[in-house]
Amino acid sequence: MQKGTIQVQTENIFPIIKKFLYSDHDIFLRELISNAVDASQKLKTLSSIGEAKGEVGELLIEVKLDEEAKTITISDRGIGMSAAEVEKYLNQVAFSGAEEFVKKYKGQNENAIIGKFGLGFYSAFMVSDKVEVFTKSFKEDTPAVRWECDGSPEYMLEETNKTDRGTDIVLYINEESAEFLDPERIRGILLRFCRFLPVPIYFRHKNEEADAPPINNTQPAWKKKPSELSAEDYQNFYKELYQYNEPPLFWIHLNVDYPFNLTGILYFPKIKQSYEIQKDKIQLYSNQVFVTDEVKDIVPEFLMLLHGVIDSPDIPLNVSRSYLQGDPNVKKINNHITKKVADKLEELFNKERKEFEGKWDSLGLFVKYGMMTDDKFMERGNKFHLFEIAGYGEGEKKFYTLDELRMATETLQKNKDGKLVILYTTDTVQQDAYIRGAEAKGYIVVKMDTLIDPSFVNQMESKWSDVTFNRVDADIADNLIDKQENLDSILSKDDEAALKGLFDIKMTGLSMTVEVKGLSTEAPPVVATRPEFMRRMKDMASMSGPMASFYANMPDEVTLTVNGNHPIYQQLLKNDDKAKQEKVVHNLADLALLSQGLLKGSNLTSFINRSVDLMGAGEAEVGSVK
Ligand SMILES: Nc1ncnc2c1ncn2[C@@H]1O[C@H](COP(=O)(O)OP(=O)(O)OP(=O)(O)O)[C@@H](O)[C@H]1O
Repeated sequence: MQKGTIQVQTENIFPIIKKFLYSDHDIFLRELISNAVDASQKLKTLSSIGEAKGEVGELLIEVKLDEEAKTITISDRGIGMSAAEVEKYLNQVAFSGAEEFVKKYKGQNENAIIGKFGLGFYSAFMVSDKVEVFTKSFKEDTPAVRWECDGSPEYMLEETNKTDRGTDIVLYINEESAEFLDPERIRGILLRFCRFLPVPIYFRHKNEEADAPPINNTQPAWKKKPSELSAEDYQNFYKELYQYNEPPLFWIHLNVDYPFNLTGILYFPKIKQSYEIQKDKIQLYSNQVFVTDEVKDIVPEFLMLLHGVIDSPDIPLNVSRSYLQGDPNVKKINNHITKKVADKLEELFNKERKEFEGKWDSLGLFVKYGMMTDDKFMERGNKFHLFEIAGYGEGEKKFYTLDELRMATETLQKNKDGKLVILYTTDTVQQDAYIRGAEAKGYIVVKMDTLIDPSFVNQMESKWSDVTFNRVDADIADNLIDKQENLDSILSKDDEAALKGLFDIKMTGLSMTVEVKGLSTEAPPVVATRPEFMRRMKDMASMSGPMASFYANMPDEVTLTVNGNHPIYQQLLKNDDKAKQEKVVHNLADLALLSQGLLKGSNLTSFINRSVDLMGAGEAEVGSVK
């Protein structure tokens, strides 16, 4: 047997790092500025514990763009490096001085250090033909050095005459990366990645004012304590993030230090149009460095609709999707955020219910989506999810939680299996007659009229084991709650059969079933209903899915319930004029279909003609009558 160590040739690995380390070339600036921030923070730490003597002075970072020389220079006034340190940190790829520092100074604000891998510096070679480093250590009597490398494993190191403490990194931008010599491009990258870094960053360019302010806000709201911030501060920060005029509904300030580090502010936006919601996203930061706004794996999916900032040094800077999915911290962060959001919603609901209800139009979407996609959240959401009751005007709205609805409907809305039947309307105008019919029986009808509701109804039916949903027009009011009571009509068996025969009507695009029942004399003579199951299938077909076209092409199923107790039939059945009987019955059926919005095209034309005919019967022939 033979054992050995695989030899890695640096000549081979270097180009690979250059090419594949980061797919997004913009990040070279983020990496180098992060190093400059680290160098500044380290100096602060060392000075605070007396290891760095002398004045710290103003710690600032400058990014200079020189289009003529085709260079970008990043300068800091941080700890700098000695020749030995340059050897150690820059010449040994993947030897991270940041990590070493954190280990050595554990407990001394080590979370402020961004670097972790010892690779970031090399991203400079993605955009440069040559990189020069001029650096002078904070340690007295340590000569300044100049390091130069053209991206091959060979480098040059010599003493130089830099007098002030800190590091200048000069990038000689290569031809393929000429885009980075455009000041607007650089400004854009700085604003994207460095807007909230803790050390002031100045962009220097010949067109810039010499006294232009730094491009960053070094003390973003999420880094402050909630007790230091007023509502206005939170709202102003929201504007700073997204340039909105519309204030958010409310916000949650996140602040965790165990078992992982996480700070941030999540805002609940006001949602006007559901298609608008993905426009602005939650931004992910690591120690105030922008990482990404693709937070899919860190934030629970339903909370992607929120806005704001999450900052965690436990999320590595060079995140890749596959990395994140496997990261145990990410899962914990995810659970924590879900819990915090649920806590906040529950608190608002308990303490300020009226206000909570006032915001339900926007909040409902988050809550419902959350309950559908996250079982833990559903358990919490059950307490504050609200049903809006139909039948109230615009000004006065009424809301019930599931428990309240259960109590209010306890006696009337239980079916034969003891399940709560939630009656809902998707369109209070179109289904008005049915809502009134249900209300007349003492039932409560809830509104389910948003985009997400059809799926919510389906999902909750399987999650809430003792609840079923019935759309208010799914059956006649008497049958909406299936109590298995038999309703007999006062008609004789013969009359019932005759009536059923008259209602045996064929109509295009509709598949009709007729039944005769004995409803109250006030109920309409015919009620058209659409069985819940088939209607849901058709509704879903209008969205998508493999069975979509199958269901979409099915005729609309309608049940016509003929109220045998309605006085009109006793009159009608006595009439000998068979043709007139048929026309009246057809019209009654059409009226019922009309109230369901199912009378269309040629069916509607026939109805109009027949109505005119019936009105003028015996006097004049109008139009063609079927
Ligand atoms: N501007 C600077 N001033 C002082 N030291 C620096 C500077 N830039 C880099 N260094 C040193 O070089 C080391 C390597 O930097 P590099 O960016 O490659 O890795 P890192 O910052 O440690 O980790 P990451 O890969 O996560 O960025 C740093 O840890 C630091 O010790």
